[in-house]
Amino acid sequence: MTLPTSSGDYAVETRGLVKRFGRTVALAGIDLAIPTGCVFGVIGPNGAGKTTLMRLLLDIIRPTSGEIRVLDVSPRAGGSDLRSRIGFLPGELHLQSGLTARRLLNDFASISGPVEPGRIDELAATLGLDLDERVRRLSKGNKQKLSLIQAFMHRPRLLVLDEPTSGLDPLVQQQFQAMAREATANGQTIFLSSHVLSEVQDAADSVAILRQGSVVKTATVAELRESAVRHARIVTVGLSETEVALRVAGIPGVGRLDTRRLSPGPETRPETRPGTRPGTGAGTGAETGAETGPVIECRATLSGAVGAVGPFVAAVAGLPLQDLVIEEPNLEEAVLTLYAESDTEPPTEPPTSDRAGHV
Ligand SMILES: Nc1ncnc2c1ncn2[C@@H]1O[C@H](COP(=O)(O)OP(=O)(O)OP(=O)(O)O)[C@@H](O)[C@H]1O
Repeated sequence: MTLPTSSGDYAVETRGLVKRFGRTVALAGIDLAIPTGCVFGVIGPNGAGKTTLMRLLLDIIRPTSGEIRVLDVSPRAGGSDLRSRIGFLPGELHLQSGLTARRLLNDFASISGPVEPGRIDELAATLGLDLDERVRRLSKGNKQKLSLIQAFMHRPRLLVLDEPTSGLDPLVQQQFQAMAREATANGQTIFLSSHVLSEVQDAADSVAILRQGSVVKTATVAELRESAVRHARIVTVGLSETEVALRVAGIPGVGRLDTRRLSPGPETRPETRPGTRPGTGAGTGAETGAETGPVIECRATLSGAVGAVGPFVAAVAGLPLQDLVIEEPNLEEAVLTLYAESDTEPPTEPPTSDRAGHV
């Protein structure tokens, strides 16, 4: 099947995209449609195929099979005109030039296409880069800033950014988010990759989770949040472990459940326990637990769905509570679960005499 003629609604489209390096299947048939003007993140562990996908979009390597359309043309046919409409941040930086950052960026500008006067200084000020420093003397993070500037400076229609926030401190990461928002407000599209969701969740509208060359899931960050679990912790006084477990297990939305006794309860007073002194308990009321009954900690997973918290809080409010903590949904955990669900042997093909790497 071939891709239909695009209307410009999508900055990137792939269908059945396969890339093999010898016996290694780096991409096992990728279908993507990335709408124009959005930030689309692809995340996946080492070797998932993120860089391979980006290199295919840029025609640095060619697909084994399948189709690609970038800004409405095939990367192979697009040539230098297409390349000037794309800003690329490669994952591996080999910047050892003796030139100053300013001079190197001006050289890049002569290749990438026109850059507005003052634009390089503006981006350098946003990211905090000294343009008069020699490139080889820049730290890793400052080299990353320089690379980001070269990708953004000519306001390309599509930005392909491999691990854009790698090596950047949290403040500069925020500046990057602002640059990304400005770009999409301007109708530009950003396609970025990362190992971890936390680096892309603030910038990306949608995320594709890649695992061993296949897209495991494509979702908006909000949808991932819905599918993620929250962790809740309550501490009760006066109920037995069994009572707490039964009461909490019956609450809608509760998944895994663990209880443990923090204080021994009335039958064993803390001051009589070997190796303890009164007032040195678990810090959760263990000292007073002897008077009021056992102190039980219960940790539960709770569906990340927005509606799950209310019923949980209402139900535990009826228990003799000493403490209640509900954490934000853990998106990283949701993604790791998806990785694990798709965990199989890396795809390889049996060797044949004519199978060579197609690059
Ligand atoms: N030029 C190449 N020759 C042979 N195998 C390659 C080549 N490039 C990539 N691969 C293989 O393709 C698979 C995908 O690699 P790729 O670099 O795309 O993953 P990645 O998701 O970018 O990983 P990382 O997060 O570690 O950068 C890996 O198994 C890798 O070893």
